[in-house]
Amino acid sequence: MTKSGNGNPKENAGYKAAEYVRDGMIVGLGTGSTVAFTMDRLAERIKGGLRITGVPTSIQTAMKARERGIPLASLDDVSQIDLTIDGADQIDPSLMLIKGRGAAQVRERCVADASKRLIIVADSSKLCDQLSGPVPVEVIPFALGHVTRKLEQMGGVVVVRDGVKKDGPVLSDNGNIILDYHSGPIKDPQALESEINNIPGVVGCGIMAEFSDIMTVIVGENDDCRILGIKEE
Ligand SMILES: O=C[C@H](O)[C@H](O)[C@H](O)COP(=O)(O)O
Repeated sequence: MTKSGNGNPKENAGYKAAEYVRDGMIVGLGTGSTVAFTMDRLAERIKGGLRITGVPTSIQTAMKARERGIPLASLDDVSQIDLTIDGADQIDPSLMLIKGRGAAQVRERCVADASKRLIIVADSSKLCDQLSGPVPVEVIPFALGHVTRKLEQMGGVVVVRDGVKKDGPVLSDNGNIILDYHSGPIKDPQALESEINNIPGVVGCGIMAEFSDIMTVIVGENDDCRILGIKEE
């Protein structure tokens, strides 16, 4: 356990992750409310002289980074990312994840895949014994009906995600539709990830089962953080 103690689990996790960032690093910037705290801390460190380049995983994150004065590059501009810090919606004991409540899972997977190391920041409500979904699935609009039928044939319930602040479906930053696939408890996350991602028309789902070998999870509690996975800084 590491003491920080401000009573906000997401803030504790987000701030702790910023300690892993070293001068000169290219840093993947994930999406969500927990990573926003990491960016707050990075912005403070940049004012103190830290030099980094951030690679954002969403338009929202790019906007937040610019507001905070974090220099940015696109994924096209970098050959490798030193460290990516991102959030998650569910984390199982093997460090398999479900991501994508913010509809950013496709870009998040690209950035994670280009990274030497991945730090996931979350509060303890995200820890679970078994992933259970819903699994966000990004689908090209042309294939909406086809993918929906395929997913239903797999036995789950498909819901087109509605916008909270707009009428109609949520569109991802890539202009695609987001489905939430309610599968129930997921016995084999890797198998389900492959099965969903192999449906023609699917751009990417939110199960991320293949990153545990480069991953550290920082779990924020009220007054401290727990570190799971790779420990060295
Ligand atoms: O698409 C969104 C991302 O996968 C987020 O990292 C994830 O939903 C966690 O977000 P938050 O930190 O706000 O709980």
